[in-house]
Amino acid sequence: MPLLVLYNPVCGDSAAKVFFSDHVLPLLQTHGKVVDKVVATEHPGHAGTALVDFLEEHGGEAVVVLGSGDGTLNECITTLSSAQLTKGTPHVVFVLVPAGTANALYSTLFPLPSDGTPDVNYRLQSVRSFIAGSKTIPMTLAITTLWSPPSARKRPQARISAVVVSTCLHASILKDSEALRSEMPGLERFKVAAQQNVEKWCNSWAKLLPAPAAEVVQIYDPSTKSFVPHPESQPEDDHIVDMSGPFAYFLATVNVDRLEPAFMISPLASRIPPTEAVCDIVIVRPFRSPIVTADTPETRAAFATTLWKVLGAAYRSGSHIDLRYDNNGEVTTEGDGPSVVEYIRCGGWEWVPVDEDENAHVVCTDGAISTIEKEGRAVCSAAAPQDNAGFRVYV
Ligand SMILES: Nc1ncnc2c1ncn2[C@@H]1O[C@H](COP(=O)(O)OP(=O)(O)OP(=O)(O)O)[C@@H](O)[C@H]1O
Repeated sequence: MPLLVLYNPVCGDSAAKVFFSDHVLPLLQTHGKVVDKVVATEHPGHAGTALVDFLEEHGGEAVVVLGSGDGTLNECITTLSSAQLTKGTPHVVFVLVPAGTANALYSTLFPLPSDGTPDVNYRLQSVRSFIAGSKTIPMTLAITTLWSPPSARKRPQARISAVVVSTCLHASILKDSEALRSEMPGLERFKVAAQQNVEKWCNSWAKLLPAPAAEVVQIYDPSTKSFVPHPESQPEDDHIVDMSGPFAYFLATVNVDRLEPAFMISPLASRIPPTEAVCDIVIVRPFRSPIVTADTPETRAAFATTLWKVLGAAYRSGSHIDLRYDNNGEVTTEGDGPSVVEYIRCGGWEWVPVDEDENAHVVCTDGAISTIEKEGRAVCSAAAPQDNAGFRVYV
């Protein structure tokens, strides 16, 4: 297949250009891989158009050695998903070189041992897999449609994600962290933005829809450490589960079990790998705590401690999914109290924010922020590519 080398010179710590000229390009050359074109992106959006142009020139198929974070990968997928190629359905296989800040997909596919460092060898694993002609895996896409109120008579807007779709705290963090990027280029900007948003709750309704083969919405049961049918996923409601808020956390992932090398927010994506296109959703609803019975500034401030415990446990091998409340509302790993996190596996979901709650209208799709219109909603579904089409990755 034609070979495109594409990198974002400003992502992460802006080191992709040097890494490609020192390591990636020489390695490809040594192993006889002929590069048809090298593109360094010059502006946001350039990765997508460069890829479409390359596919047009080379018959719709390409191996793309991509040096970037998840944002540039998303640009490639988003642009290609809406492009009308003259030569039919595109077929793209990515070779990932982690060069961004978080590199969620790469660090899921190639987990860094806890005592490991992301050295040159660590970062060249997908390239080596390509050179060796090893395995490729298909990517699931999460397609989120943002609907205006019916009265607006507007077309819905689609957003595509290969990593994460979120609302609540995570979406607010991403929204605010962008403003901090220039003064804090590393991961610490996410922690600062988390501090700014941890006391915000979202008033919204959510609907969870089963995946086709599973037929029911699944929920993780910490007692058996397995998925079980959600108790409210019943035939009389087409197995759809309705959830009411307020929500402190609502984050869905596809393809990944973590958003940063150590932040394993959806660990079951790798521990219990799905057998069809699904979203893994991590939900925290404060009213599950036996001591939270009202939504007031005081209860929100007090609940921040619980949320920090959840996020802290996500940094410890994804152990947040086994946390429970004791009778006093303390977070514990013992007993059989209500789980702090509701960990859902399903085919899709709807998010219908309460009009007055501006914060509940913010949606993050792979780092890009969108706003749901008043009286609108977001609808997300996980989609698997057809055989031999869509996007694959060398692992
Ligand atoms: N030459 C450029 N100048 C400015 N921005 C660019 C350029 N090329 C690409 N971009 C933009 O850089 C943004 C950030 O890239 P990317 O998401 O790949 O890295 P990151 O944010 O550092 O990493 P991660 O997503 O893993 O946290 C992308 O949204 C892309 O549009």
